[in-house]
Amino acid sequence: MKDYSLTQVECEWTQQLNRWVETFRPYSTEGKCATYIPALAEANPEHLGICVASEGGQALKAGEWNVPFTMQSISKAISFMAACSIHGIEQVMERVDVEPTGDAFNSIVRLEAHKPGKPFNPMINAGAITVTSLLPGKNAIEKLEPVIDLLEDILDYRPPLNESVFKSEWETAYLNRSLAYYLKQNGVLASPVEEALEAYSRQCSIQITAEDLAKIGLVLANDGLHPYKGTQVVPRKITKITKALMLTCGTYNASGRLAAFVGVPTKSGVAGGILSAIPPRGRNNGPFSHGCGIGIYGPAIDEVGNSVSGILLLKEMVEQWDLNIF
Ligand SMILES: NC(=O)CC[C@H](N)C(=O)O
Repeated sequence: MKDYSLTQVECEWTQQLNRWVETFRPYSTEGKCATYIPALAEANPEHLGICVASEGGQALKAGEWNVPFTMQSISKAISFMAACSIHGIEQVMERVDVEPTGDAFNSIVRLEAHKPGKPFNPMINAGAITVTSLLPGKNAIEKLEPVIDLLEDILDYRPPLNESVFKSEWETAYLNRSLAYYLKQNGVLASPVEEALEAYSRQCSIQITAEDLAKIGLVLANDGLHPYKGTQVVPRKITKITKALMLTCGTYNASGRLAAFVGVPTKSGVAGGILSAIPPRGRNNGPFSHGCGIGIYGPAIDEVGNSVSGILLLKEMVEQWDLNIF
């Protein structure tokens, strides 16, 4: 049961969001639902939803903002924050770097090309599997707990696992298995291979909505301070690093393009989710100058792995409402 619900504000901005959703929805035909995880292909490619959450628990919502989908790569930002909160940033940095790759999210190439095979950043699969291997717990189910606990701290409910998406990924995770075994060989993984892999696949299958993503974005925008409870749910310094990583590595090998042409810290997932955090800006004109969290869902993705209509919607909104952090 969700009790931290955002109040839907009906205003001219909501009407504008509705218009943008209908403008960009048709662009979904330029993408396709992911098929390499077979269960993801069952999504409706025409769905497009958005939620923008602001300080006072108010939100703008449009389209399919309430349709559940799995976090996929967006969970990498959560597991990174959980691992850093538990072990400290330095200990996590011993096993994973913070450099963009310019390669696909599941690429293995740099693990061999750069010795000693430490993953470049926590937002690609190799880095995320490594981060998950660091989470405490004797098995995959226990390792998932800190990720769900952190989500519960933010959302006020424990998001469920989509078992069929998990099963589908688990049965077809050949590339991730290759990455994980390679990492183990190089002494990078902190736990048994299958345990880290299973925990990683499970965290990718956590089911949320665009509204939930907007709440996560708002906490990031507020440097880890929960806007509703007033508690620090993630240490400030960790949220700063996470936002920097979202900007530089969060949308895979389109991260440079996103940073240059959209200009907001963003993490995407192959189920079509987009999480953005807009910190408060030192000006008082336009919507959301006190910062906001944005959650978008549009399951038709491009060849890089980002929602086609979702990114177009984000770009338009950021431009029109002057949300670019630069
Ligand atoms: N980019 C993504 O969202 C990838 C996540 C997916 N579970 C994978 O490991 O391939």
